[in-house]
Amino acid sequence: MVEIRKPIPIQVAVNKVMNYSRLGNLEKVSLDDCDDRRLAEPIIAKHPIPPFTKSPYDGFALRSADTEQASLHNPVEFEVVEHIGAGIVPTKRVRKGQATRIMTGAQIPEGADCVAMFEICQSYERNGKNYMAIKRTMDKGQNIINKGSEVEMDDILIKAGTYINPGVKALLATFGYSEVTVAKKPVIGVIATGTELLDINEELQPGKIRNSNAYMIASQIKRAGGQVIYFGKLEDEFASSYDTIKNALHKVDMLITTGGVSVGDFDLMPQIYDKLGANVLFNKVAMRPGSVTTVAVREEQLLFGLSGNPSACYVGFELFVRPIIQRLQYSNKPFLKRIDAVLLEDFPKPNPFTRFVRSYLVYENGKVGVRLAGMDKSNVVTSLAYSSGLMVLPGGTRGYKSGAPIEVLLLNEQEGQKDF
Ligand SMILES: Nc1nc2c(c(=O)[nH]1)N[C@H]1C(S)=C(S)[C@@H](COP(=O)(O)OP(=O)(O)OC[C@H]3O[C@@H](n4cnc5c(N)ncnc54)[C@H](O)[C@@H]3O)O[C@H]1N2
Ligand code: MOO
Ligand SMILES: [Mg+2]
Repeated sequence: MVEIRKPIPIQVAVNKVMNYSRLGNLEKVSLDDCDDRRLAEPIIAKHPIPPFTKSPYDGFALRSADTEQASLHNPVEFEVVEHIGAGIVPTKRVRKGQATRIMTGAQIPEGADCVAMFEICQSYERNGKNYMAIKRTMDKGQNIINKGSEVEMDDILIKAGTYINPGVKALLATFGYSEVTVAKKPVIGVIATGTELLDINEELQPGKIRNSNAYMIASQIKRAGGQVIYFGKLEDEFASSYDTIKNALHKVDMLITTGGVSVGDFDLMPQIYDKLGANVLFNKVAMRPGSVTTVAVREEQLLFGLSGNPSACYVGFELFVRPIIQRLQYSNKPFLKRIDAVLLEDFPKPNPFTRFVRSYLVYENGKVGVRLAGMDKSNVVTSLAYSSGLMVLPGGTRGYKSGAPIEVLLLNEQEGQKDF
């Protein structure tokens, strides 16, 4: 008699895996090389921004009080006492009736409390001296960017765990971080199992298919922030599979296998876990696809036994492996971001188990819509290429009509969420 496995609820399965999550070891990488990583330490302002009071325009810095009498018919004249560009520190105090010719980004000279743009000033020379005249009044503080007006020293600007995007990088550079503290990328082993598998450079043969899962998983690992060691593909043969898997475990932080986790005569993973002495956390989850997803632990090391079916393999990774990798990188929001969307076509299948349907998002008329990315079958590979989300269709429902509100997990979003 074949073993009858009792499926556990998804949330329970997720929690069982997350019990083994931990924060990664730290390393420093150069600012140049920190793209796509996550901060392992917060960015704290090492100085105010801007660090000095400066001009937002090209113009003249002067005392606003001196413009009090200025009007269309009464231009007020100023003697121009200094000329400074950005990067030049003014040396002269601006006194009554004086102005400094100043460029965008230059430090405001002492005495001045506003900047008049070139466009409202008239510049001229008389007897070898520079003057300017203005025909309108200026307010105190007008066109001045005050020191610290953007950020005060010691402000916590970005939290640990934040994905380093170009804007975060700009901030790191602003504060002079030539090196950035990030979590070491977890080293994740990938092994494909199946006698039917061909290498990608092999011609098709009867009864065989090319191994696509290993490449898909490697890509998912990289997208999530991990580093891949690919140990190749294994024939469904116990002794050699056991040896390869056991040896691989010494070289990785965690190991992903694909295939061989169900109840088939050549599904060897259950026996391999057994012989390894690994504790199987679960081997059946109340979900589709990916119900056979198996997770085992051996000496604190996680072994993910993903399904051989491509769509099930993909979903198993995103639900169970990705959050572990995100957490290692200090993310406080390790789970896929879940949003509300409107279903844009009928989905007539009933759902005994919660279903994660490969989908793509459509942004129309101010609403987020969602459509099926292709055939909704566990063994399908084509729909994955179009998937930007996974619709979550709860178990116990009898299909959905176009227009129904639906939750969707976002696959390409860097900011996740706290809970699954
Ligand atoms: N009697 C039962 N049969 C099956 C059950 C069940 O509960 N009772 N579960 C089904 C479900 S659901 C799934 S999902 C699959 C899971 O199968 P395995 O994880 O054991 O995977 P395999 O048997 O090795 O392969 C399944 C399928 O996937 C193809 N495959 C495998 N590896 C790759 C790869 N690297 N790249 C591309 N495709 C791959 C393989 O050729 C098979 O077609 O079991 C059901 N059966
Ligand atoms: O695990 Mo299977 O993918 O449920 O279809
Ligand atoms: Mg099988």
